[in-house]
Amino acid sequence: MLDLDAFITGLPKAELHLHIEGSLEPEQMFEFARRNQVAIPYASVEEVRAAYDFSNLQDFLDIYYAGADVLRTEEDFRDLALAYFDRAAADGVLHAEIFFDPQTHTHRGIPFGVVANGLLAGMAAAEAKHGLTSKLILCFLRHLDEEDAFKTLSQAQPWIDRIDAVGLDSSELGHPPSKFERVFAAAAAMGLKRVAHAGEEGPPEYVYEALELLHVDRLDHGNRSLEDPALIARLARSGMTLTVCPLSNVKLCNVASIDVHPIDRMLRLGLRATVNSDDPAYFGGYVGDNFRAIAQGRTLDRDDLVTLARNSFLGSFLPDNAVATHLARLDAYVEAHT
Ligand code: HPA
Ligand SMILES: [Zn+2]
Repeated sequence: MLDLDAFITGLPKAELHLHIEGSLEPEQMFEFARRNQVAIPYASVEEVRAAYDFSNLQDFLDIYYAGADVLRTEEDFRDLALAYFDRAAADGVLHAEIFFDPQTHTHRGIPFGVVANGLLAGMAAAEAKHGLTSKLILCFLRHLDEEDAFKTLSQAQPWIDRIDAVGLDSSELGHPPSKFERVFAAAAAMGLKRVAHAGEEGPPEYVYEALELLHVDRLDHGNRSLEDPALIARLARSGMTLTVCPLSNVKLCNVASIDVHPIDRMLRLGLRATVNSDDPAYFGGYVGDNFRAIAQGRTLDRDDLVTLARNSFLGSFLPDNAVATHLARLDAYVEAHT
């Protein structure tokens, strides 16, 4: 019998909530800064890590947007993505649906195509190297206005057939989903799926708006839905996937510690919860670390871990036949390890 650590590492899984800019490790930040001759306000990798002490989402976002300044070329975005996929593959990830924030880059003069082409090259390299498949989710920054989101959607047009979904991230409080109702409708009309961060820091009303105004196919975080029994029942009944990020929740002080994380409560309530890393370079771990943290902190058993892995494939945007193939592989893994 494998120990839990090895069982988690080998467990076939998908990652559905990962900001590629949030996978920028401090070592890579220095490397990109050097090759692009960009000045960074840190003297060492240790100093960067020491700065990652956040009290809330905005604290983190300020540092995260500043860090992204070292990303300048197609090669940077390709290398960034491939480094993430290498770590994900080592963690048993067979499929990843990754967020990118084009406005973070276009606003500092990096063309949309540099970002998209670089990421797509990294995705193709990961499939060739590891057989790891992936999809791209274009996120609008919610602290910016609707007009800027529309502009971004129009810049994306040449790549639209290689983008699967739109998402909504950045500062949640004060920027409700309703602000982006029209741009999400336009994205839906282009055949794109929709996801949105809601209920990370924002109230249950924001989750209702994501469902009713943005018509999301998946909910990112969704933690504060737990404050509203009617909302819990609705999410459970509709089989809505929640992309939960345990280490992120603790690092951003939305959950006091991993020992009180509600992931097991979500499962008992019948919610289709998944486990994800969000911004692994900033929050202290990749998807395997997140699984290990909750397995220990909340003493989840193997069945719970398998349910979380199963949910990750069920909640993905893969076609039914690919989901079935992954689930069969998951079943075979469980059979071989029990
Ligand atoms: O956790 C997050 N929440 C909102 N926006 C983000 N952008 C990167 N990570 C996050
Ligand atoms: Zn996120």
